[in-house]
Amino acid sequence: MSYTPLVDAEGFAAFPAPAKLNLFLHIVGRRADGYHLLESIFQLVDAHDTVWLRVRDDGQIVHHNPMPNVPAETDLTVRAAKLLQTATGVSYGVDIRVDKRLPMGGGMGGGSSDAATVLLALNRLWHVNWQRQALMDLGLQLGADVPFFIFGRNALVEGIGEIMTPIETEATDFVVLHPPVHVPTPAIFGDPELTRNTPSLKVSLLEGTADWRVLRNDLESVAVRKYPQIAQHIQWLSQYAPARMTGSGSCVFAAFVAKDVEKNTSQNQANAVIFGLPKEMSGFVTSSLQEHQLLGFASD
Ligand SMILES: C[C@@](CO)(OP(=O)(O)O)[C@H](O)COP(=O)(O)OP(=O)(O)OC[C@H]1O[C@@H](n2ccc(N)nc2=O)[C@H](O)[C@@H]1O
Ligand SMILES: Nc1ncnc2c1ncn2[C@@H]1O[C@H](COP(=O)(O)OP(=O)(O)O)[C@@H](O)[C@H]1O
Repeated sequence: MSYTPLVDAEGFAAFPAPAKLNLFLHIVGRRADGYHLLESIFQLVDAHDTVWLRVRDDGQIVHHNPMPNVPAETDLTVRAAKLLQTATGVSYGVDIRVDKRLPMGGGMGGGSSDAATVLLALNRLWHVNWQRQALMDLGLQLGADVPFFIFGRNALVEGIGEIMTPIETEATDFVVLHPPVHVPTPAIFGDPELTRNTPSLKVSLLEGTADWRVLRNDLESVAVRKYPQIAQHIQWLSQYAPARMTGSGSCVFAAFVAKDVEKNTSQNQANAVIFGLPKEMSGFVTSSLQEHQLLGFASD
């Protein structure tokens, strides 16, 4: 199914940038350059930023509403557009606006998804027509999570985020809580107590004999030790369903799988948890997506 953008009165077209959750995340090794090898199910969810784009003929790339703490030239949307412009030599430019809703630095991949959405949308709008793998290779230069969003399907992800196998996941409603702490990813990966040798479960996950719901996020034990607020949020959410961290944090989530109950009931369960949230905590409900809305913007 192809996505048709809404266009506003100023000629900006709207493109969704969905978030992801790491249903589990194991560290299975380390590369010679120090980067860690992951094994993780990346699940797309319907919580999203909206990236607004308007093609320019003069080659300029202009961000119209940069975030206070992220200068325009370092914003991943601008960097993505520049990277594609340089790699393809197109003479077009683009005006960019972002409606930011996803928690920043929350382990939900918001910045990476914004960048992937720019690459996918400009692949169309600039008539670049690159194949998906070429866009994924380019996206990896911007961050380890970018290729996943260009891949556009729920996936078992390996390497540092560049090796993907599509995987079926069940319709699920998630409660996500956002502890008010900023977790520096390098400090978590660099912690001496991080477990770096979890055995690979790839085969059993693909065969469907291992259930992600009983697995863990290896980064979580390090993060909760450094940031007690993450532990408090996990503890509160665990009253209702098993709760765990996504990515390198700080967001934590619990899953209500629709097949376990009626779909409406899983949504109602998730809503009931959010309505009971203590006032010092913030969070939201989001549902699993089958695929990225812009999947058709690159060919396979
Ligand atoms: C763990 C994940 C899962 O999605 O977390 P989130 O970013 O979503 O929280 C990502 O792979 C995170 O990738 P990314 O967000 O690109 O990490 P960066 O900020 O670039 O990495 C910061 C630092 O963390 C370490 N790092 C990062 C990724 C990795 N696979 N191994 C590492 O050792 C490196 O020291 C790197 O310099
Ligand atoms: N468009 C963008 N949206 C969010 N963050 C961005 C963006 N561009 C650059 N960044 C930077 O990337 C960092 C990580 O962003 P984000 O993707 O939201 O977190 P995570 O990788 O934990 O999921 C932010 O703290 C910010 O400094």
